[in-house]
Amino acid sequence: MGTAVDTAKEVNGSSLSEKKLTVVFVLGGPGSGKGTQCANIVEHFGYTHLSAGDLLRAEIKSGSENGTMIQNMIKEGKIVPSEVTIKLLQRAMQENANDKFLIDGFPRNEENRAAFESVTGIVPEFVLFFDCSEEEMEKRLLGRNQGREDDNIDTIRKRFNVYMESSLPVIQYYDSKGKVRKIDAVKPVEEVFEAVKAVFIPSHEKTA
Ligand SMILES: Nc1ncnc2c1ncn2[C@@H]1O[C@H](COP(=O)(O)OP(=O)(O)O)[C@@H](O)[C@H]1O
Ligand SMILES: Nc1ccn([C@@H]2O[C@H](COP(=O)(O)OP(=O)(O)O)[C@@H](O)[C@H]2O)c(=O)n1
Repeated sequence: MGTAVDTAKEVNGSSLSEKKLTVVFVLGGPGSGKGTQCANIVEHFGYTHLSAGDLLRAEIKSGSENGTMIQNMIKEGKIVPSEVTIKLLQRAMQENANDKFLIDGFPRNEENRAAFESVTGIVPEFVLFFDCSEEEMEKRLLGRNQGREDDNIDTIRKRFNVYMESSLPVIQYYDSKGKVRKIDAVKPVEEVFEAVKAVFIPSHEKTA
């Protein structure tokens, strides 16, 4: 029996490494508008959107053995161990014939980042970073109305702390590699998408 990493590599070896995948990480604080803009990017640029949070929430609903652990972590605003999240991302990429993926809300800490790179061998094309004030993010999360257990003020504060302490350093890491494309995300949805388009159009034309 191999280790979890070996297993993940075998899974990767079976199909993910056969095609050259383009992966863009979509990062930013909770409520910065990642999901909203990913829907626009899918429509205009033919990417498949994979939200780490959505995959984790689907795993809870499916009654998986990890469900209770994931649910507790989300309620506390904590980051689920990368082993769990990476498996869900790998499976979703394998099940989809597309070769261009937006991975939204991942990597959220150094552990997520390093494990994804070593397990899948995938390096992101670039990192789309939605830069938004905490005041605006809080307002949006409290008005989101999707019935999410973590969109309450107590959990929101915890998520902001985790974002500052664990997620921002990942963005800084990619920035030091020249990979970050920063977007002013405080503006209205349409204006934010204009800025997003300016990032995607050149790389889209290159691959077209
Ligand atoms: N640019 C924007 N201006 C105002 N509200 C927005 C904007 N972008 C998204 N929203 C709203 O804010 C909430 C959070 O957006 P969402 O895309 O779910 O964020 P994230 O995926 O980063 O958590 C949603 O209710 C969404 O409709
Ligand atoms: N890579 C990730 C992404 C999300 N999550 C969990 O899922 C929660 C919701 O993440 P999300 O990306 O759906 O939502 P936002 O916090 O960005 O609004 C996070 O607060 C974490 O508890 C995680 O553990 N690991």
